[in-house]
Amino acid sequence: MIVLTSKQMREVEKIAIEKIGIPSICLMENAGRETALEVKKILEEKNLNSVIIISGKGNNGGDGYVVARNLYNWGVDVKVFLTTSIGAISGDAKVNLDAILNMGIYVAEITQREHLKFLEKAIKESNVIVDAIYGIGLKGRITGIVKDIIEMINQANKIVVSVDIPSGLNADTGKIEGCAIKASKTVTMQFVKPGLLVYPGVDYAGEVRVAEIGIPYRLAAEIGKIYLVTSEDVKLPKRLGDTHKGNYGKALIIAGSKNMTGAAYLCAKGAIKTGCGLVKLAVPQSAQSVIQGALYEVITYGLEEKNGILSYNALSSVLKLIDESDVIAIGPGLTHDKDISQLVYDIVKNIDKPVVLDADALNALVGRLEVIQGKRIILTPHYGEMSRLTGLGTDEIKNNLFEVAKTFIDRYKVTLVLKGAKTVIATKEGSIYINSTGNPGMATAGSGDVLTGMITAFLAQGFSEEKAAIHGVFYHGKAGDIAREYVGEYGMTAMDILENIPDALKCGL
Ligand SMILES: NC(=O)C1=CN([C@@H]2O[C@H](COP(=O)(O)OP(=O)(O)OC[C@H]3O[C@@H](n4cnc5c(N)ncnc54)[C@H](OP(=O)(O)O)[C@@H]3O)[C@@H](O)[C@H]2O)[C@@H](O)CC1
Ligand SMILES: Nc1ncnc2c1ncn2[C@@H]1O[C@H](COP(=O)(O)OP(=O)(O)O)[C@@H](O)[C@H]1O
Ligand SMILES: [K+]
Repeated sequence: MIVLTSKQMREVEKIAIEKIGIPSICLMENAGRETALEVKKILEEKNLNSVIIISGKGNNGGDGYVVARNLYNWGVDVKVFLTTSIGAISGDAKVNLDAILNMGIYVAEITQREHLKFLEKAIKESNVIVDAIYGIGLKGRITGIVKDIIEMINQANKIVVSVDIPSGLNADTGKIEGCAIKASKTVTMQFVKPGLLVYPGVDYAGEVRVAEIGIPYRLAAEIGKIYLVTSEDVKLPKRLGDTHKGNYGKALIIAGSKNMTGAAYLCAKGAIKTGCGLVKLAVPQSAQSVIQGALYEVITYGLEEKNGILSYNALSSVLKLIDESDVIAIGPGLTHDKDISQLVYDIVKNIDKPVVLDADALNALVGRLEVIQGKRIILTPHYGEMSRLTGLGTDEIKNNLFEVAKTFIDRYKVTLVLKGAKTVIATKEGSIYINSTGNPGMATAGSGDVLTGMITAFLAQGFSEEKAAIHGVFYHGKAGDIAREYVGEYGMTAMDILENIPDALKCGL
């Protein structure tokens, strides 16, 4: 599903209005009416009848007047409050404000602190609040009386429907600009905005509904570079009858150390359960027997080691195994030391096959990342690993996911899976994909190792790096969502995610 930033939204609106000739007031009418219909649905479901609409100075406020007019016509008890003076409103918003004034709908200004008590009383008496204060036109942070209004609404514990975007939420980053409305539902216009899809925006938006307001889809397809990954985007091909394991790829996983054999297990098992034809697992010699005893479907190799950790001497064995494989994953549980660092660096330098780099393979390349440039590589860092790779703080990464991901791939021309509560995938071509599956139960040790195995399996089955990353992340989250139905979020382990991979994949057929 295409996602548009506020700037791109303005561009498509401009083309729709100026080039195509769709009157802007029609778009506002559609936006307001679609929101009014959502509010009506809530009122009918709960047998309620009283709504207040808080409108700001711009077109978001204009949508609010249309909501008021429609609800009033349907017999709802409606009151409108402006966060600005009536005289400050212009354009389409003014046309719609005049209409509700002419209809005799209650309109009051809340522009001074002493007005707040009227609003407080109205909020108490209302059932639903419509937030039409700011939409995609918000600039900077919210201060002054609007901040008081937003805090009053948030404390009221009412059903809140936000028009386009919760006021105060940055439509592009999902950051809170000073304060923001905590909506129960957001009716967003025509295209979903990125800020509604990542944290903390997700927590403020509530349920998101995309409303058709009459802007042609093709306009967005021409400029959009951000996508929400939904089940429609990750349909799996049916396996052909006349095939054998050789058709589904040979993956080599280089993982594990004496204290982290589990990481190697989870990764290899994740790959085999995602349909990889043959999985080979290279671990330090002393870890081989314990791994082999637990993984019947996987061929294991015990390589040169020092104290239970792969040593640099393993390089020639690894390169030979790589020659005999289609795709490679390196990293889970390797641990971090000088030998590992040089081993990983030399492997990556010599490789020309698709590779997934995770965990300690990422740590190994800190400070000399140039070696990945332009290779068929997928990196899967969480924010901590990304921080080590880029030198940025984890908060800086979390608050600017898209920008950080885009800057990284512009520089290194690889595929990036930036893991988090909302995982973001950035592709070589500069597109960003936001995942829609997964839950906090997956915040558990080993969960990322399973993901690496899954992405590797899709690569082995011939998916491009971009598609392998998108499918891997989506079905990993889906397996976690199915696991939640059985074990809940507290008790979920990486093994629970593994066990539900088959059911997750069945959803894609
Ligand atoms: N265009 C279209 O065709 C359609 C648009 N639609 C709707 O319009 C919305 C966009 O409307 P918009 O561009 O008027 O911006 P909006 O979000 O109402 O806010 C801007 C106003 O707020 C003010 N302001 C901003 N930041 C501030 C701050 N920190 N603190 C204080 N004030 C601040 C700013 O004032 P200024 O600083 O410019 O004086 C300006 O007046 C969009 O989200 C959708 O709902 C739909 O109807 C479909 C058709
Ligand atoms: N709150 C959450 N919601 C959804 N997914 C999550 C959440 N927390 C973690 N995850 C997912 O779990 C995985 C954790 O990976 P990682 O941190 O590498 O774990 P490990 O190194 O222990 O294997 C990632 O795929 C991440 O997206
Ligand atoms: K709003």
